[in-house]
Amino acid sequence: MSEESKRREALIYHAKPTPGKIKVVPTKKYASQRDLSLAYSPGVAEPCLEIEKDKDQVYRYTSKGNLVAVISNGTAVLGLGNIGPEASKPVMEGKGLLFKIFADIDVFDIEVDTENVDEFIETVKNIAPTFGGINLEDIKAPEAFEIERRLKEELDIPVMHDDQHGTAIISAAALLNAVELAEKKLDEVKIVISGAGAAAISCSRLYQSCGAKIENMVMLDSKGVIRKDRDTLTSEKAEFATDRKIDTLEEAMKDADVFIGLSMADIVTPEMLLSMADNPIVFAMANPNPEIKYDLAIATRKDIIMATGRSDHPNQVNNVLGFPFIFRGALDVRATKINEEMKMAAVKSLANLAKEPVPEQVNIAYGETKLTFGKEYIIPKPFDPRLIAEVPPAVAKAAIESGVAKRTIPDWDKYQDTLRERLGSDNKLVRLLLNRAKLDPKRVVFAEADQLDVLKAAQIVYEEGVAMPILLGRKETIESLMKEIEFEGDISIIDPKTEEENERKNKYAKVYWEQRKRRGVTYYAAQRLMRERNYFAAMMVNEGDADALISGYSRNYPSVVKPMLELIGMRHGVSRIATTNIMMTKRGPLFLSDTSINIEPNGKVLAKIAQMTSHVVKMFGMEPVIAMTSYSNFGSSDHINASKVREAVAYLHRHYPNMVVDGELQTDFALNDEMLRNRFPFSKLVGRKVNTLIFPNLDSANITYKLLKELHEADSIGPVMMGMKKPAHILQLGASVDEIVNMTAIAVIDAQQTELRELENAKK
Ligand SMILES: NC(=O)C1=CN([C@@H]2O[C@H](COP(=O)(O)OP(=O)(O)OC[C@H]3O[C@@H](n4cnc5c(N)ncnc54)[C@H](OP(=O)(O)O)[C@@H]3O)[C@@H](O)[C@H]2O)C=CC1
Ligand SMILES: CC(=O)C(=O)O
Ligand SMILES: [Mg+2]
Repeated sequence: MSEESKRREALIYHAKPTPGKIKVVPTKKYASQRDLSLAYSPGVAEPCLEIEKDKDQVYRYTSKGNLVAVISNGTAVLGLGNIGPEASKPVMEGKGLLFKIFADIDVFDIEVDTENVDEFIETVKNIAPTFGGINLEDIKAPEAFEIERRLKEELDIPVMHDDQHGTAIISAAALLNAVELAEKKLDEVKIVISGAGAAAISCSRLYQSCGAKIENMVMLDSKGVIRKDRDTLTSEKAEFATDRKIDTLEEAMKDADVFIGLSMADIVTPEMLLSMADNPIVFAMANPNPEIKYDLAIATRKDIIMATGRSDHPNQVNNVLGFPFIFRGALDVRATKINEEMKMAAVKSLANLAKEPVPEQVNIAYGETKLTFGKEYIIPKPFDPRLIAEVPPAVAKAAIESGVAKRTIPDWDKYQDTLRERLGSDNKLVRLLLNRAKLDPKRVVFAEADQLDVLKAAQIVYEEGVAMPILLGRKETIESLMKEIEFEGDISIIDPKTEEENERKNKYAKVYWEQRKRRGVTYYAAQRLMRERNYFAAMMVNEGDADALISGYSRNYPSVVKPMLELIGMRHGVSRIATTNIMMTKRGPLFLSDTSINIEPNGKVLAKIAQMTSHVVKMFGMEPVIAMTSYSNFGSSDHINASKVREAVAYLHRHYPNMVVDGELQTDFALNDEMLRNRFPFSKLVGRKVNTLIFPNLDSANITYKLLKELHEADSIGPVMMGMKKPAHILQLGASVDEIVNMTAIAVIDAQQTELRELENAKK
């Protein structure tokens, strides 16, 4: 993707569909007059009075305890400099988003229009009662130091300037591990620090707490090396001033073991890297562009241990790994500050986690085959689900032990469980899906590539390395749309209606005719049929010219499913096809079957649908917990509609005793464990979180999924076709670009599995 396309993509992402990245959502009921009389006047007066009597009750009756202010004045925004409070807002909203998705902390981002230290402090102090914690962000040095110091002294909630301490914690953890890998000692390494601002000063101080020696450090600011004989140094810079008679970065880098960049893009040259000691450690952390580009650094020295602040290379040393989890731990024990002990606990926890075996889920999420502690993995990845369970408890424990916690944690195991529960799983699932596809991308034919949304999706999967698209449709239209959306690459475009494709069409027609010549199909009819894009696409998959097919964006389901069934057909040993839809609900992903094919399945077919869905759930890396739904609960009705579900459950219990499935059950009992436990304690589903609902017929399944989609604002993936011999997937009419991308990932994973199945069959 060109730089210009990336720029536009970022702008559209922020502008549409709703400007910005954050909104406020009520957490209480507000449906009735009664609800409103509780939420607001008169009911609201009661908690007000309780809090008036005892201020601490504010944590009990309001959202304060889980609400952090991300506050900036826009004077040092990333490495972009002093761009002002309004221009800093996208970054602050971004931090809010990260707080939420990684640690379930709510954020108000606040941009303050002043560069005056007293005014800024006054503003923060005045609004502090609203918040459980204050995250100062992107405020330039030296003002940042005084602002943080005074706010810490004057407020009784945790205050952290993230660019200082967040960065220090993460980079210290990474540095400890990098030094170990370079087989050096922290108290001996020579460290060059480019930058003498908020981040650099604080990092250098923490490295000292970890064992690095100040006499081994050389620090530079925009004017060059900070020497003791330089005029007018701030007290923070003076702390790091060197006796060495050098002035430039070039001189400082000679024989250095470590380079820490918290300054500006592209100030380090390959020559400087070459002058460093063996196994040099280079953390080029300026954002968005590092002090030296990752690829250039790696190409310059093979023995380098390299990290940047960016997510698109190995070793992302960025404070995103810290602030969500540090504040989570601090808020949960109501710490009054974030002190040295808590920071050090976070450093150790992060450094140690990088040495633990990496869960498969993380490998998949990052499209890696096997991440292991080493030069390209010195620090955990932000999407590592273990972070939420490891770092906050370490921070909370340190807060309790160092006497700054107002609450304790009575049961640490239980605390870890609640932390894990906090992680939303909807986006994780999509990420998992895309990354699993990326591990082995396949050729996917898009039967309606002359539709703009389909083409945009094809562009995304191509650029992200999820699939190799083959575009079917009117060549001219496709080419002109591709130009419009700047879709470039070595992509094959096929128009089945043109003479150019006659040879292939004739080949496909012959295969089709051979299969059906005794069933009334003439060769001429077969030839005509191959002009039709869905037949042509299905034939491509059948003949191995593509690995999977996607269609259905512009046509109704039955007209697309027919050629697929006719040409590709069902998998060996399967007597039915069915579909499942994955709804990304607030309680996690929910698989609903059969949403598109079997109108009135009997008990046996229902059991098959449950089995097929169970395989798909596993394909997503989850353990299926299946409720067979009905209007009846465990025999409360004898109607055939209920008894056929019972029959399916009995069959599954008899033949697949390890399958976690039960019913027949009403959906509220299926989804509410407490209700289920109270009324039906014998159910196999008690104590499990149901993630799959099998419906008694097509009406109920289809209506439910469409209803959920419309009312719930839940994303839907699917319908995923189950039981086909080769991967063919049908979109919903007018599916969105995201839905088509997700579906393509499913098609690719399906193709990966089909390949494995075929290999195994061949062995037999
Ligand atoms: N990866 C991460 O997690 C993080 C990265 N950062 C990055 O660190 C950088 C600094 O941020 P922050 O400390 O908040 O900002 P500050 O404004 O507080 O500090 C910037 C520092 O960079 C120095 N500087 C500017 N140009 C040069 C140069 N050519 N050579 C050496 N030093 C130079 C400035 O010098 P002077 O004092 O003379 O003005 C100043 O000391 C940014 O690029 C930011 O993106 C920050 C926080 C986290
Ligand atoms: C990551 C960050 O906080 C910064 O670059 O400023
Ligand atoms: Mg920052």
